Amino acid sequence: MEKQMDLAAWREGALAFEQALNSVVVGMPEQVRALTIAIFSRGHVLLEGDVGVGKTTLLRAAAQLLGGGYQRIEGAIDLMPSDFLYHAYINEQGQAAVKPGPLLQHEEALSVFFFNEINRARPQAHALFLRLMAERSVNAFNREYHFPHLTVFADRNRLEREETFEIPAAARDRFLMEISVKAPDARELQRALMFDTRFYDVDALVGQLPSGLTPYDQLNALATQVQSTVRAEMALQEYAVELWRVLKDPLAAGISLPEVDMSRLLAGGASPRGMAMLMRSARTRAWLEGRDYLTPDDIRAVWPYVVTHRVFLSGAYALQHERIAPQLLQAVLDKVSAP
Ligand SMILES: Nc1ncnc2c1ncn2[C@@H]1O[C@H](COP(=O)(O)OP(=O)(O)OP(=O)(O)O)[C@@H](O)[C@H]1O
Repeated sequence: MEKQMDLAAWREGALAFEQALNSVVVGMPEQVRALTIAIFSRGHVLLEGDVGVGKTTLLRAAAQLLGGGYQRIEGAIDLMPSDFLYHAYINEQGQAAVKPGPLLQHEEALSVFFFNEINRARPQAHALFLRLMAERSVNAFNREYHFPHLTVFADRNRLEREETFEIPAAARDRFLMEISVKAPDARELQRALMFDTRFYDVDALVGQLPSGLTPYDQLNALATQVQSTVRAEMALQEYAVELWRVLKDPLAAGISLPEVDMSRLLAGGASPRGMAMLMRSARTRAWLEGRDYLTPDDIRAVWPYVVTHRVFLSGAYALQHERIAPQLLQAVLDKVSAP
């Protein structure tokens, strides 16, 4: 039988993890909450936002707290799938040699792989990545490498999105969440970011966090137990299914959005995988809130983070995804009455 974990003690640990993140990134408690839910749901995370708003800091802080092997790779137009797996070089004897690349250096101890600026890489590089996210394994040097504890973090900056590659739909669908990060509006926080020298040096900022506060190699067992413990009553299940149905066909549900032809809006709705991920995240949120049953609020809280990047808009609407998708998602929540 699987070892039973003490869910109440682990909840305290998860809240300490969240608090530690909030101690190094300022002004983004909601994003930190979402990231915490994603990590304790064992999901991969895509961060999106302007440049220099703390995305890398947040992800590196999470990696530090998880412990285990950490690697990162920079998205670049000439990045090849093989760059993840090995480096070819000329050794001291002048002969060609290869060394394990970023993915293979830690083997099973790899806990966080960070794909910086994922949208600068070509789709070829995404293919390997897709398998890595879906199966947590890759083939190299005639064998299979497994990364059972791996969480993939990726970020893409918003400013250059037009000049770079869109992440293929299949790859996006494998991220549990897409989290948007913005610079804080509050004057005090802006002042802190400008004048508090703590925020000038990311290495020092992140280095002060306790490494391995949340042991990465126990998250699989924990998440399995959280998922099987949090109950969903029938009325709640019906509510969740109704959200999905309305999202798939908002026109039939009577939803209209300004300046949008609803009959031509959607190229694809949320996938079953996406909806399963929604419930996974909602259960983790319920556990963090100290409950062993789901409420509509759990679903509503994770809804934008889990669903926005899974809604595919057609034609010209695709270019306005950033404006229209959140409106659509909110309209769906407004339409379906909670039990
Ligand atoms: N909200 C924030 N909290 C803490 N530090 C921040 C915040 N926003 C910016 N910083 C500081 O600004 C600098 C840049 O942050 P970071 O590298 O994390 O940004 P980024 O969003 O990843 O940028 P890019 O997209 O250019 O990689 C760091 O020194 C970081 O500490």
